[in-house]
This record gives sequence, structure tokens and C-alpha cells, in this order.
Amino acid sequence: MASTSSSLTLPVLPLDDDVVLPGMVVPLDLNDADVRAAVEAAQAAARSTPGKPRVLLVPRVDGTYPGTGVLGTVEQVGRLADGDPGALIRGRERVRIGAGTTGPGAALWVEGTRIDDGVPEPLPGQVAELVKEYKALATAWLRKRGAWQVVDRVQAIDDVSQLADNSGYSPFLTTEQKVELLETADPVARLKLATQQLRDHLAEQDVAETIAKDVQEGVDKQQREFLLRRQLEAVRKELRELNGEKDGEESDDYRARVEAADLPEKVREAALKEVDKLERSSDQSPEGSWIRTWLDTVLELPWNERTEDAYDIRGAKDVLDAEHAGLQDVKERITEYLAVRKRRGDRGLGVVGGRRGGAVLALVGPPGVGKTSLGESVAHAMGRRFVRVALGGVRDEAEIRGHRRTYVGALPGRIVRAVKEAGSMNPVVLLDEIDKVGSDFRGDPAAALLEVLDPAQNHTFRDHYLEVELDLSDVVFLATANVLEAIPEALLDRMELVRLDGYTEDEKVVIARDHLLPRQLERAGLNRDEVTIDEGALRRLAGEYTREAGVRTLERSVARLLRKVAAEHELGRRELPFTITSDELRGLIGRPHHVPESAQDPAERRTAVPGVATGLAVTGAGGDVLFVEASLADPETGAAGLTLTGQLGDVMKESAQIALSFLRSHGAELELPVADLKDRGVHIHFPAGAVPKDGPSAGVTMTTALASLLSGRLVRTDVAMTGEVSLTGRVLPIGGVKQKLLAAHRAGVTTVIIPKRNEPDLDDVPAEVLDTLDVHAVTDVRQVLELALSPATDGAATEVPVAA
Ligand SMILES: Nc1ncnc2c1ncn2[C@@H]1O[C@H](COP(=O)(O)OP(=O)(O)OP(=O)(O)O)[C@@H](O)[C@H]1O
Repeated sequence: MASTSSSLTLPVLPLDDDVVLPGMVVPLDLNDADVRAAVEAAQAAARSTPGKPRVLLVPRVDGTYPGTGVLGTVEQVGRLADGDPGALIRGRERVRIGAGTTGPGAALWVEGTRIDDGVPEPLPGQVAELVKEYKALATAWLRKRGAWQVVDRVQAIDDVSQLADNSGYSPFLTTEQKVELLETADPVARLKLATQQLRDHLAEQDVAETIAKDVQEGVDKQQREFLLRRQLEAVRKELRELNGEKDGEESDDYRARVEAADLPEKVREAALKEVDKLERSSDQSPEGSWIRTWLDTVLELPWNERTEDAYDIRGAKDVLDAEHAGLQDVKERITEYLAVRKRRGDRGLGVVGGRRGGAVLALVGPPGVGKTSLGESVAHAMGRRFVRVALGGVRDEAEIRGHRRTYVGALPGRIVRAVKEAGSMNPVVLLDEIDKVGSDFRGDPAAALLEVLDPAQNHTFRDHYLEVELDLSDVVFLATANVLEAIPEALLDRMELVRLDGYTEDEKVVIARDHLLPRQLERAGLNRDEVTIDEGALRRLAGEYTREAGVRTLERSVARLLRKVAAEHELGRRELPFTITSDELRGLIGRPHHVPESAQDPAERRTAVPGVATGLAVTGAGGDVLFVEASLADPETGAAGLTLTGQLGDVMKESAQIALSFLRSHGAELELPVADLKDRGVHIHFPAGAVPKDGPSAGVTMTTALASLLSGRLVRTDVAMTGEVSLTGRVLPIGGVKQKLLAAHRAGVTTVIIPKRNEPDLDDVPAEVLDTLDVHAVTDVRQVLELALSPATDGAATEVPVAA
């Protein structure tokens, strides 16, 4: 700023706690007496001198004045933004304040000297750097406040002194700091000071901002969390109300629950660890809900619950007797088993020779013979809880051992669930249909079961889901299976087999009378003395309306009968009490489905044509009678060779080959026209083609069917047979004699041919069945043909397609 270095006389305009630096333009309130006096004095003086009225702007801090003021010109007098009278003053240059003097008006006048602040030109490097720094800092500060226009203005100032004085506008400077700027006459020193002040302020601001931000964020998070929790609480309350629970009923306090629960120490530790994790995780996180489900499972398990065993073996036997008719040998086996368990249990911890408990009792037999209900009776007899684990169709190892917890929707395995369901650590667990356990890419459930059943391992059973050890050594495991052969080998090794082969008609009648009928009466809502089914009717139901090894269909038929009677009574068509006799059956539930072959019209019998023989077999449903059909193809139209149909297994196919080979080599001596076999195709079929069949025991039946076909002699209707045949015609022993004889008996067969070497098996067959059967034990297939084929008649011979 140009200066003429001269002394001046000026009215003082005191600024209370404010500083105006050269270059600044400020509005001042003329209501303030000091301001008005100074402006009026300046105006009065200006009348006699050219130029604008001039004042000396002097800051007043705590009633004192600095040694330097600023010459200001009154640019305009008018109204301020708020309507008050005001003057616009522009700061011009620094003036050193001198002695007081007099002048017009009420103002205080002083003498002053202009202070020269000439600037070195051009700017030396250092100063240029300083200017740059100041501008950068000022820009940074102005940007933060969004004062973009001011940024441009500051950038445009090149004068060092002007630039430094521009700081006078800074609202963050204290009056003292501004006075310091005012008193620093050297422009470079002043710019340095201004730069320093600006830098300090920015640094302070940074810190302040960071703190503010941190504080704000903390507050935000807390606030959000608080709000969310309030919302969550409200939602939960709403849900509880929806579910009809009272407020506060849901105990979310897992820690307290774990601490209060009766858990083994290791389990408690594991559970508390999970509680820690739960408390750290947020309410909605998926992990939280996994942990909750897991904790619920652990808390629901009956870790230290045990039921008291009923150690009265005689009482146990009574329970078995009361709940199941017949089955004497089976009940005896179970009683022995219980007695042994009791004796072992009495000695210390029940550990005998390093093994706890005994082998697993496996009840094997066709459906409906009472395997499951026997298992339940065992539990009753021992005074333990009973749980059934259905294993049919289980192919996934995780079904037994549980899914790992990281799995979505993970569950504990069936064993853990069974224990939970039982509510005690020593229940009777029935592994139902253990023969239907398969294995595939999802692992081998049988291997997992092996671990469950192995007394050496099962006291530390580890479920993948539970992850803590579960002691299964007090559990009594029982298993059931339909087919012995289908039980995985390794499991079979662990088991003590008890066979239930099926019931005789007499046994069925007793079971139906003593057990099924009372139960079904109750289900039908009938009284014992309102409806009875007499023995004749029960026998007919068992014999003609059902054909099964067990009593399941029989039970259903009884139920159907009772429903019918109950409905008729309700409709007013039948008076109670009422006794159902065998004559009544047809009227109530229609015609019987199973009439014995021998009772059929001779022309309708299966064996009414040559080439059909009656065999005996064992299937998954127990023993059964099955017919073998043989035919010869026409040499003109049929292909040569052997055709086999009816879903036969390899062993059975080979056995057909053997039958054929035997006849080819020995047919002539039996006086059979075996030449026909040479170029005519042979077809053997086993009806009920949808059921897979296998085994060598149909050898005699196939040989007989072929011999009947070749000879034209019919097979006797009342004869059924079983036995393997060798190439030389020897009859070799087979399995399932009891089941087969029961089946023959059911089907009304009277003569049965079995291999000689199976004779000892007849001891297992109930006497009442043997009484009705004429059993022939044979060693050679020639004996079979002799017994089974009817004498040749001319009529029969002419019907045969092979007649020469
Ligand atoms: N000897 C018996 N005394 C009394 N009731 C019996 C007897 N045998 C079977 N039952 C009854 O027959 C019904 C069928 O028995 P259960 O269901 O136990 O057969 P299962 O052999 O287990 O069949 P599956 O192999 O199909 O499971 C049950 O109601 C059972 O009580």
C-alpha cells in the first residue's frame, strides 16, 4: 500500500474487542455513541479537507489500546441489514498512535504517523513459498466451510501485506491474535504469523473433528443398537403374545439354564463355551440361532436321568406272557437274556471281561409276527422306557451319527434323538428293520451302527452334531429284521439272533382271540360283551381271508369286521350283543380271498395241466407256496435253448440249468421222451414275476415241472416240495424248513417233500402243523418224481404238447 509518511490527526473510533486490518471493509453501528461521535467528527473535518472522512480504528481490549491503529475511511453512511443506522468503514493503512489532540465533535482526536510497510519486489523465493503455503492453508480452511468465492479472492491476492491482513476476517482468531497481526508492521513477519495461526487452527480443527467424529459415531452406534434392541424386544413380545405365552415366559438366559441343569462336567464346560459365544454374537446372526438350537438339544438330553430297573426276572416273564401269546421259545430266549444282563449288572459297573452289557438281541422274521411289539414288551418287562428307531431306507451315515453343525439345518442323529425322546439314559432302543439299512456315497450307516452297538466304543459315542460324548452303554439295543441275509455282515456279528418264523393257524386264533380282538374292540368303541367273534370265524379269517406268516392282515380284518358291525348297529340294522360266526363273515366282509388249491374246482387248479409243480419258498414276507411252470416251444416257431422268467437270481438260474441237464442225462432211464429237449426251446417261469427270487431250493420243483411236462403226468395238487438238486439227482438240504412248512399248512397242502438232511429241522415245526402234513424226507429226485407225479392216464397224455 502506498504511503506518504506523514503525520495525521484523526478522530479515534474505538472497536470493542474487535480489530479491523487494512484492506478490510466493516459495517459499524451508529447507535454506538463512540462510533457515532468518531464518524460525525470525521465528517465534520472532511468538510474542510478533500477526500473521504477519515477515522482511526483502534481496538480496545479490556479498556486499553495498542500502539497501532488503522486509518479507516467512511465509505458510506446509511442503514445496516437490521435497519439500524450504520457506516461502512474501509481499513486503509497502519498508523502509529501518537499524542491526544483536539478536533471537531465529541470524539477523541489523536495524532498519528503512517507506518511504511514497503514490500521487496519481486518476491524472493522464500517469501513466494510462504505466500504459497498461506494460500494453500487458507484454501483448505475455506473449502471446509464451503466458501468457494472467498477461495478465489484469496488466490487472487499477490501482495504479501494484503494477504497477511486478509487474516483479519478469520473468525477463529482471538482479538489478541488479531492485535498481534495489527502490531506486526513487517509484512513478511506478519504473513508468517498469519500462516502459523492458520496452521495451528487447522491442526486444532483436525483433532476436534476426529474427536467429534469418534464421539458422533459412538453415539450413533449406541443409539442404533438401543433402537434395534427396543424394536426386537417389541417384536418378541408381540410373538409371545401371538403364541399365547405370558410375558417373560421365554427364558433366554442360557447361562442360568446351563448352570442350573444337571450336566456332566465336560458337557457343562462345552455348553458354557457356547453360551460365551452366544453372548458375543448378535441376536439375529445365524450363528446365534445355531448355538441356541444346539444348547436346547444339550439341555433337553437326559444326561443324568436313569430309570430304576425291574430286576425281577419272574415278573419280566409274566409281562412277556401277558402281552404275547405263544412264542414260548422266543420268550425263553428273552428271559435268559434279561437274566444274564441282570447278573452282569449286579457285578460292579456291569463290566464283564472288558465288555459292558451283552450282544444285541435281534428279532428276525416276516412282517407282523410281533417283533416290534415284543421289543416294547422287553422294555415293559425291564421297567425301562421304549423308543423305536426306524432304519428302513436309511442310506446316509449322518442319519445315525448326525450332521456336522456347520451344515445348514443340521440335526443330531437318530440315536441321540432316541435318547432325548426316551428321557432317560437307559432306555430300550429298538433298531427297527436293520436289514433295510443301505449304504451309498453318503457314507455307511452300518459302520456308524456298529459303533453304537459295540460295548467297547459306545460309552463314548460321539454324534457329529452334539460333539460332546454320550454314554450309550446303559442303553439296551434290540434289532428287528425281516431277512437275515440282508443284515450287513459286520452287524450280524454283534447280534444274538432270535427267529420268529410265523404262526400256525391255531396260534393265530389264540392271538386274535386274546390280543387282537380286545384291542380292536376298544378301538372301535365297542364293549367286550357287545360283540364277539367265535373261534370258527377267527379260524376262517386266518385261513381264508388272510395268507401271511404274521397276524397283521388278520388284525386288520378283525378291525374291519368290528367297524362293519358298529356301523350297522348305529344305522339300526343290527342288534347288540352279537356274535360273529364263520357263516356271518361273507355277509360282512365279502368272499374269502385265499381258497386252498385242494378246495378249488379240479379244472381250475394251477396244477390242472402238466408242467406245473408246487414249490415252497421263503420270501421277505415269510414262507410261501409258489408254482413253477414249464413249457416246450414249437420246433417250427420257437428258438431252442432255456428261457427263464420271473426275476430269478443267478443261483436260481443255475439251478434251472442243473434240472435240465439232469433230465437230459437221466430222462431216458426215467422213461421220459427227452429227445424233445434236443431241438425245442424250454421255458421255465415263476409266477408273481414282480417279486425277485433266488436260491437253489426250487431245484426239485423245477425238475418235477419239467418231468411232468415231458411225461404228460400231472403233479399232485396236494403235494408241495423244496430241495436243491445236484447233477446226479441227489436232493441237498435247504434252509427255512419251518417257515416253508407253515406256508404249506396255510395253503392247505397235505404232502410235503423235503431233503432227508433237513429232517432234524422238523423239531422246530409246531406239532399241530406236523400232524396235518405227510412229510417225506428224500435223498434222490427220483423219489420226488415218484411221490409228486400222478399216474399217467391216457387222457392226460394226449393233452401234452410233447406227445410223440
Ligand atoms: N404273539 C403275539 N401275541 C400278541 N400279539 C401279537 C403277537 N404277534 C404279533 N402280535 C400283534 O401283531 C401286530 C403286528 O406286530 P408287529 O408290528 O410287532 O410286527 P413286526 O413283526 O414288528 O412287523 P414288521 O416287521 O412289519 O415291523 C401287533 O399289533 C402285535 O401286537
